Amino acid sequence: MSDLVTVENLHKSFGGLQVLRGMSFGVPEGEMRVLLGPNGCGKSTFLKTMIGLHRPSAGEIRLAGERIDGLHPHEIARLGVSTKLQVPSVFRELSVYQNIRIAVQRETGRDARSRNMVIDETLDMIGLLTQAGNRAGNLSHGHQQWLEIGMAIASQPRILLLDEPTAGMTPEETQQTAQIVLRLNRQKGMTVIIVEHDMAFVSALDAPILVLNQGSIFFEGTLRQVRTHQGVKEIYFGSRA
Ligand SMILES: Nc1ncnc2c1ncn2[C@@H]1O[C@H](COP(=O)(O)OP(=O)(O)OP(=O)(O)O)[C@@H](O)[C@H]1O
Repeated sequence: MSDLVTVENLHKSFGGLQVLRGMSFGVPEGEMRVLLGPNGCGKSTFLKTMIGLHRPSAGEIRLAGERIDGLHPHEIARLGVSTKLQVPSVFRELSVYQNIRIAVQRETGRDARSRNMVIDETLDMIGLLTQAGNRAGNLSHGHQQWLEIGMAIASQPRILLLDEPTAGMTPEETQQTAQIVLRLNRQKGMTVIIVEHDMAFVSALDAPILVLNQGSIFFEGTLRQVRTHQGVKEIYFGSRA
């Protein structure tokens, strides 16, 4: 199967700081990848480059064969790339339902009936159906993160990018988040790329892992392979122990 996402020899520098230096990988449609790497190695920079917030210094990003690098964020979003970054984005004064409705309304061309179906399906997907009438600002931190995932998937994207979605969550919320992401990937067939540090979460996702180091993909494999790979251990722990 051909890749939905192809990243080829991607470079991104900020002034003299070279962050991405020849990053290349592909993700087939309907699959999930977890992007791991030490702090500051460029994981968020990659996600922001993919959604058009940064312009690559060199290289290509293709979606279903078409180049998207250099497009504006709204153009990339319209092609079906959706994201939840680390910055909070819920409307705290509005209800959970209203937040999702706003995200669905960004899409044009849906009649009211089909919009309502998408809202209900989205609330169900993120486990917040029973909290639809609650004010978003009153939700727990974890539930606000789920609402943000809901807002990201309300446009029914082809690919979902998540930047550390479980940051600040309890272990139980973290496991429930894994179930949400697995439902999106396995039931809805959504392609997913996740940046994450929490190993319990990564383990629950059971997806192939890409290890980013010094600006390029250093290793690709299962979590088990990553955990036992001497080179990866050295990246994280800086020793041969
Ligand atoms: N807009 C920017 N301008 C200048 N430097 C930046 C900018 N964004 C990121 N950087 C730098 O690029 C490097 C990579 O940052 P990035 O946030 O992508 O790392 P990361 O792998 O996501 O880190 P973490 O795991 O800590 O979130 C860091 O040195 C950071 O300071």
